[in-house]
Amino acid sequence: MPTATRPSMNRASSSESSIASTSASTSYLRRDRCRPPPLQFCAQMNADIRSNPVLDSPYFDLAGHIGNRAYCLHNVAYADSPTAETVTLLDVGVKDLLPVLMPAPTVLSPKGVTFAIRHSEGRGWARHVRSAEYPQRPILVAPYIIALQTHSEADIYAALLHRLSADTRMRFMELANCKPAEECGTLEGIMRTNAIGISLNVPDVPHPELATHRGIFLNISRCNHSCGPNAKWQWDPASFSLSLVALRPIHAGQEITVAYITPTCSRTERRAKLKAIYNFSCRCEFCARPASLTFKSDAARAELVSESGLPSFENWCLDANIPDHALIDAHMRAVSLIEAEGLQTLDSYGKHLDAIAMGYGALRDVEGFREWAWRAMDFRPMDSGASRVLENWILDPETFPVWGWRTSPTPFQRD
Ligand SMILES: C[S@@+](CC[C@H](N)C(=O)[O-])C[C@H]1O[C@@H](n2cnc3c(N)ncnc32)[C@H](O)[C@@H]1O
Repeated sequence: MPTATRPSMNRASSSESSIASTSASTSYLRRDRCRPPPLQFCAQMNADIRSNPVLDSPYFDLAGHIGNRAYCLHNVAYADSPTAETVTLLDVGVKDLLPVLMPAPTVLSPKGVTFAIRHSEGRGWARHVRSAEYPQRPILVAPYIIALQTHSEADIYAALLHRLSADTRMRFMELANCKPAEECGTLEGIMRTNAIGISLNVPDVPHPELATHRGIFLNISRCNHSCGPNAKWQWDPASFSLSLVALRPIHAGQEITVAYITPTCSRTERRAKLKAIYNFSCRCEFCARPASLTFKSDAARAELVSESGLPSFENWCLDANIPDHALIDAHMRAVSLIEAEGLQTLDSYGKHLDAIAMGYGALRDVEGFREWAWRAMDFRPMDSGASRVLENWILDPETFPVWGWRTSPTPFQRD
């Protein structure tokens, strides 16, 4: 499942008619006026979509896509929360694959943690840790690619908002809008500023881009960006809910931040991207570091992307010319760079923790193995089966599958 991301690609289609909304749970949009958009628009859109790794659609063809699609306005219903409001614009085929009643989320946020929205110096409103909040449902969901030529995006958002209660609509209108009026209307501006990328649970749809959507979450959309975020979004498509997962300890009163872009590039590149997409000059603590530290930080981030100097576990086990400490030292260096840069959001963080635990295991170092296996387990949520297996290895390290491989003369011949 792609991680929830903040989508950056938006395009308005031409406006021709308004959408008649109904109070029924689903209403279907007219298809009779669908026609292919201008060739140049198609070419640009095809290039954007084919090169976007989130969409994973290297052969996307907009004209063909439009010819085949029909959309509906649909209200999602929840088994656990009859009053929760989610209005959606959905491809009809996608809607038909979703459950009629969304089930309750199975993973809850850690108990005892609640959040407050407070003002954050120079960065507008933001979410701060207060003292239990459960995963949130979106109020509004629309496809990442709206291939409708009969309605403008503004018409579509207006029709969706019309289906929400007055209070929720007002809260939507209070969200930040980073887009100038010359670029787009208010509703599109609010969508582009606050929407979080989500993937719907529709494995049977033939085109991956059909699963990719954008959602507005009244509270979670308030999180500001940081180039070293202390939290990340975690979307659960099965229950249609989004959680914030802490990447390191967050104190009471501290601001919760997420990364709007992949933060591994240089400070200059990050700031240029954020300015281009979200129209702000980043004021996070990592950008605010003195210039003398920026060079070091840029180099650390580049090293983390290149993963240079990391021996493979198999080679290290087999090659006596590689020193015993080489594997653990290399991964520990990566862990300390990640921690110094606040980049626990990188997938590689968990892999480095695993590799260090495996290294200690291969060296039969009980203490080192236990410490790092706990850290690896602590960092990522596991299902109860996986954590029971890991706990058993921690209790009885000799049962760990690669135990002693570095010290064994023929490590890979073991069972
Ligand atoms: C999704 S909203 C976040 C919540 C917003 N602060 C609010 O008042 O509702 C995104 C907007 O918040 C502001 N923002 C977010 N992160 C920021 C940062 N690191 N530095 C400066 N402004 C930031 C920018 O104006 C950005 O367009």
